[in-house]
This record gives sequence, structure tokens and C-alpha cells, in this order.
Amino acid sequence: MHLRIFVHRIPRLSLSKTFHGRRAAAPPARPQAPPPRRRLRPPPTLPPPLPPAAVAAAAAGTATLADLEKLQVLGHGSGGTVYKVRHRRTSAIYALKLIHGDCDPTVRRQVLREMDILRRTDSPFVVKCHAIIPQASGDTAFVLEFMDAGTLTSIPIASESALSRITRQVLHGLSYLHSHKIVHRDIKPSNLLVNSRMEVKIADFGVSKVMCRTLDPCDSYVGTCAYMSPERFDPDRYGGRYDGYAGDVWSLGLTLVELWVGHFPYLVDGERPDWASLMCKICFGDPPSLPDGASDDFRDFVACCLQKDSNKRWTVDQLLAHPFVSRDRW
Ligand SMILES: Nc1ncnc2c1ncn2[C@@H]1O[C@H](COP(=O)(O)OP(=O)(O)OP(=O)(O)O)[C@@H](O)[C@H]1O
Repeated sequence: MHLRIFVHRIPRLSLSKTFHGRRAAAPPARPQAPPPRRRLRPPPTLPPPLPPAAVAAAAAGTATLADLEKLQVLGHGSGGTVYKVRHRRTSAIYALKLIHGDCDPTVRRQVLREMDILRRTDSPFVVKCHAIIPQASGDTAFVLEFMDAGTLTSIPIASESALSRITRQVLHGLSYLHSHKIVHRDIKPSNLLVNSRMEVKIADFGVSKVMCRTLDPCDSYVGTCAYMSPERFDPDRYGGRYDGYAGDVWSLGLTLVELWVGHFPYLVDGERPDWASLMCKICFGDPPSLPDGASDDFRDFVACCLQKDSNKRWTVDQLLAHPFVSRDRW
């Protein structure tokens, strides 16, 4: 294959401390009385995505897919396969995510979404995309930063302090995304990648969305159902609307419980329930909590994430001030 790699430089975004319109809470308070969710100022505006021609023109260099030697398969996702690859000239190691176009409109849409988001993001807490390689066949290859320790599903979490450090990094990643009006919509352990320096980065933007305006509603049923928040199923009952930002926080809460107890929190007889039972549990059951032995701070943090009413749920920036992640005690 001698296809050209568009080794585009992804536009740098300034990391503003402002966020998506909710005010940071005074640190630690019980979740029952969070500060009102006021939208004080519009979030920073994203640079418009570069059209493909501009991406090509802005290329820092060109290469062919043949420059990348496939070393091993790292995993399979819904739309394609991820390989560990080595650049033949520089010996640099990357992850190559190859999405099969297949003319399947859903996959196509996901690829375009992922391209759009990856071109916009530049954060140490989000997996970096070095290049996007559209191919004549309709397949698309993403050349990604290689995360050599895999996903959080494969990392044993030994202590609360380790989980606190992980959580802080995910929060920084979400804060970055939310401040740029990007909702991830599929936060779960397998979408959080980790490297041997224990850096944790958010990956997989196939179902993410750039919100055009702060008050935009979000499609409800995209992402992995199991991690969906109550307001995604029943917006009227659980906060009045589904805007995606609070949904990412719910998914983070479930992810933390899962990482701590070692299995998905809503199991029935050791199995993931079917879709309808799961929806009932999420909407009508108590939110999952931590088993005995977890510290009060950790327990409280999870409770702040898993408030069923999205208006009471803490925002990412509020959570960054919570003692579970902010206190310098680890
Ligand atoms: N940048 C990367 N570095 C190292 N491994 C990666 C990287 N990206 C993905 N992987 C590995 O490849 C696997 C498949 O990733 P992919 O993003 O295609 O799908 P997924 O998120 O696991 O599933 P789905 O697409 O159904 O949500 C991941 O589970 C992970 O093990």
C-alpha cells in the first residue's frame, strides 16, 4: 500500500481554566446541597475542524502506510482492530487503529465523529492522535499514542491511593473535554488507557459529541448502555434534561465502583442483566455504593458522582476539589 499519511499537526487548544458553565464548588461538602448549576459564561470556543484538504496541506510530513510495521494486535473494537506498530525509519511505536468503513453508515458516522474530536483535542489526559489516514477502500486508520499498559480493565488497582491518582487524571481529561464542549458519552474502564508510567488517558471518541451550544440536548442512546445515567433513560424524572456532561460523571462513578470491587456494579447472579432489567435497576434502584472498608472520602466521592438527579450530581470541576482527589495525603 502506498497511501499518503496525513501527518497533520493537531491545532493546539489553550487549556483554559474555565469550564462548561458550572461553577466550581467550595471543597468538600455533602452532595445533598451542591451549588446551583449556573452558566456564568460561555465555554471557550473550539477552533473549527480542519477540512481534509487543509489537513493535508498542513501536513508536517508524508509517509505511507508501508512505513508502519505491524507488530501485534492489541485488541478489537466494534468497528475495527488496533495494532501495535513501529515506524520503520524512526522506530517510534504507535497504536494503529484501523476502522473498516464497510459503507456501514453507523460505523462511518463513528469514524467521522472520532476524527472530528481527535483533531480538536490536545491534552496530556487524552490519547494523542498523531495522524489520520483515510484510505480509498473506505477504511480509516488512526495513528495513536501507544499506551503500553493497556486499559484500566487489565490493571489491578491495589489501593485507594492508586485509584485516587487514576481518578484525578480522568477528571482532568474530562475537565479538558467539557471545557471545550466535548462530551465523551462512553466513559468506562476499557476506554481509559494507561501506560507504564501510570498515566491514564481518555480514549475512544466514536460516540462523543461536540456540543454546539451549551444548552444543546444530547442524543440519549449512544454509548455503552451499561454505564448510562438515569436521566438518559428518563430525563424528566432525573434532572429535566440530558446534556451529556453529567452523564460522563455518572459513568465515571460506575467505573470507579467497578475498578474497586472488580466487576461491573449492576450484576444479577454474577451476570450482566439484560437491557430492560439494567434500565430498571439504574432508574428505580439505589445507585451502587462501595463495600465496607472504603474510606469515607472515597465513599462520598462516589456518592457525588452517582446522584441520580443530574442536578444534584457534582460537576467534574467540583469533583476536582473533592478531598478524595484533592487532598495531598497519598
Ligand atoms: N492507543 C492505544 N494504545 C494501546 N492499546 C490500545 C490503544 N487504543 C486501543 N487499544 C487497545 O485496543 C483495544 C480495542 O480498542 P478500540 O478503541 O478499537 O475498541 P474498544 O473501546 O475496546 O471497544 P468499542 O469500540 O466496542 O468501544 C482496546 O481495548 C485496547 O486494549
